[in-house]
Amino acid sequence: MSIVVDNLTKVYGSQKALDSISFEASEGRITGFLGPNGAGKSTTMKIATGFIGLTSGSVSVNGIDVTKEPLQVKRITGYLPEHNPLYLEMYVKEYLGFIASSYGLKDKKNRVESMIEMCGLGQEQHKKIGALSKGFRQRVGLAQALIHDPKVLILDEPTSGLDPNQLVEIRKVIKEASKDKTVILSTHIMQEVEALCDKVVIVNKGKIVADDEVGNLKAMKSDQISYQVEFEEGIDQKLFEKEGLTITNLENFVYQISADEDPRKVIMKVTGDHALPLINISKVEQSLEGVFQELTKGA
Ligand SMILES: Nc1ncnc2c1ncn2[C@@H]1O[C@H](COP(=O)(O)OP(=O)(O)OP(=O)(O)O)[C@@H](O)[C@H]1O
Repeated sequence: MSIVVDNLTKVYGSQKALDSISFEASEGRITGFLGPNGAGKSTTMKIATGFIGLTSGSVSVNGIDVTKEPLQVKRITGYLPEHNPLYLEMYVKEYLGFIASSYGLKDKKNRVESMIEMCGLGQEQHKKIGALSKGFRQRVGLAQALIHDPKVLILDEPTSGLDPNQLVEIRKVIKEASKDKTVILSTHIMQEVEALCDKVVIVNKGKIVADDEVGNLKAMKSDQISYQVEFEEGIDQKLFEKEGLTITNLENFVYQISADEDPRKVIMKVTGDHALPLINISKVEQSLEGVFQELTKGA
């Protein structure tokens, strides 16, 4: 079972927010949904959860067409929207009980308790939601998304605005909760993709620009081969430029030297010819961040 987005287009007034995008997210895996601001991530997620309509194309969730049967889709989907809408005047436990009732859960008491346990809300369960920190509000948002044990989980920037400790904690909860589910998670944070996701779909200006395993994207070949080279003291960059290499001073006496072909031989020749005090040379691996920047250039 999975989420299938097929030729999805969404037009707001005169603006095309999504331009015929297609991708799949499969069960037991976390699909990262990445893109710069305004790329169309939230729009896709709102359509996939049946909260807004589409202009053309289709989205099916576990075989159910979201346009034809939005309520059915909502029943099997847990959704944490970007702006987590919570009732600030309600107490945590009371709110989760209310959500459990809205799904008509029979074992409501047990489900509320296990969500409190799973999302680390034990200490906060008797507080008003309005009194919680941002991190704990996100946990409440996750708990409400998970309470009916949905087969599908859609999380729109679940860790935005969290401090590094909260971020690590919430990621643990997401990882734990995602087993056996189909999960789509949107984020701007590359480390999040590396920490959580199996595959990644990158969207830019309403179009898909990449859809691949995280490892494959990281291994995407850059146009240039780069080495980080450290000297004992500052050097004359022109010595390398004269040989056709591109050189950038990264910090102190550390430089990045790049070329279309492996630049090591030339680096060693220039270093030897001019007796430059070389300390270290290491290959610069292409990072996911670099790939993202390359693919969303001009965004
Ligand atoms: N209700 C709306 N009416 C008009 N335009 C909208 C509406 N919602 C979104 N848009 C526009 O559609 C485009 C895609 O927006 P969307 O919120 O889906 O992007 P996003 O990738 O989630 O961005 P962010 O990372 O900033 O949350 C943007 O240009 C946005 O301004």
